[in-house]
Amino acid sequence: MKNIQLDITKATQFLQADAIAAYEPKVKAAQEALENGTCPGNDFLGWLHLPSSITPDFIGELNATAQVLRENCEVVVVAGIGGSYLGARTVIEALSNSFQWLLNDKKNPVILFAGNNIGEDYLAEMCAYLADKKFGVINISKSGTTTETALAFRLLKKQCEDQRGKDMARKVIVAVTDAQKGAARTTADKEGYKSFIIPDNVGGRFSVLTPVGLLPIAVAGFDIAQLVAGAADMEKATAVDVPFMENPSAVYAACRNALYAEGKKIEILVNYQPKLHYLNEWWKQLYGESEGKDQKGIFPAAVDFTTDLHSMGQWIQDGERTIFETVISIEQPNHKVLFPSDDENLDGLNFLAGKRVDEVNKMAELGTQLAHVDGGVPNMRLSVPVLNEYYLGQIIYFFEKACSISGNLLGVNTFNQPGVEAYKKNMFALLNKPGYEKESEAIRARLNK
Ligand SMILES: O=P(O)(O)OC[C@H]1O[C@H](O)[C@H](O)[C@@H](O)[C@@H]1O
Repeated sequence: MKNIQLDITKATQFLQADAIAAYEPKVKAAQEALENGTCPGNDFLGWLHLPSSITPDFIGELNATAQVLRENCEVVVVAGIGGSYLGARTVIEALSNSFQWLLNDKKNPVILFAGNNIGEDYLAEMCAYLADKKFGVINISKSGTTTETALAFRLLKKQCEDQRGKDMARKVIVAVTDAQKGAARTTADKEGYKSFIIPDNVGGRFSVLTPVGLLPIAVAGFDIAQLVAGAADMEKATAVDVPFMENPSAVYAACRNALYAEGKKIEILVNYQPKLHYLNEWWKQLYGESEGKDQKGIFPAAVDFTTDLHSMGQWIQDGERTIFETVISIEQPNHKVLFPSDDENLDGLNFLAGKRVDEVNKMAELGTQLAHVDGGVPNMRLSVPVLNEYYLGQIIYFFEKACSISGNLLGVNTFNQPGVEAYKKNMFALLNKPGYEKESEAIRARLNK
């Protein structure tokens, strides 16, 4: 089977001829540090050989739990934030019908996401929607203590128990969390929920191929064995013994770092399929939290084209030349729509009659790439044969491996995120959380100045 393909030729034209090759020894060292567990953050390398280590029995256990939820729920709410949310949403939205929530075909439960914001209206409206639904909940949190998720789960647990009774609630609430610590674990054990463990050595943003992503994706009706198979094939294609120029993750990591060294401080991930919007969001967390530290790191931005060509296109074509783009291109759509001919041709579009919509999309993509390159924006392109579980697995692992190499090239600890705590500390101080008395006093004094 064909793999996803990375083309960097429209990026390297902005670099010295030997710029990518010069990275080979550094990339090799980065890969060896990962393999040997000698890189910073080496207690978080559980994702590295995860795909090839997932057994059919484990997939079977996940599918069996998914089946219990599918049989007993019209709606399943997936509660989680960051790495405990974005991977599942990426795959589910990429593979679902774009109008899934309107179809009401009862083939699959409606999947809703909660615990990823603190919007009171969001929660109120979701709870109102659930009021007459047979719903279940997957409560996902590695730490088990994340405020956004815990808040939503408290509401959902109560509503589920009130509506469906304690016994049924116990059947349709599943926890994905730490083996021992955290409030989510305590609650799951006390209530007797089915639970899955997030391995200690897999950080949130690298956890989509653990039950964090696999369980919701299976509940939504997708083939998690194929997702894992795609990732496992990419694990092989990016292995330490694959020659540098044949390893897409190595080349991507090298190219983005070479561009960064030339002052290209912002990378824009681009898609031409609205279903890939959440791939943008997942990728932003993966690269943003991994690399944005020690006052360095490429800023990960993202756009959905052609939609955003009509809003951000001007900036990209003509704004400050500090950007480069990485385009995800899906070679074959899953459906076929031909432009109809029209006798009156009032819109002047008869020149497109008989053509597939995707042909127009592809010409938009090519035309945009050429225009942006002409405008001084280096472009990489990741070509994906078709949007399915298998290739999403490849894409996920490709980006994870590249991120770990890239962070190493940048000289940061790819696997921590100390900066995220700053807002939490202030929020808890402002909310008078027990244990934050000193911080509460200090922050109030600062605000009253
Ligand atoms: O899974 P959790 O422990 O609830 O964490 C969810 C997310 O929030 C944290 O604040 C981190 O910044 C993320 O890396 C993490 O994915």
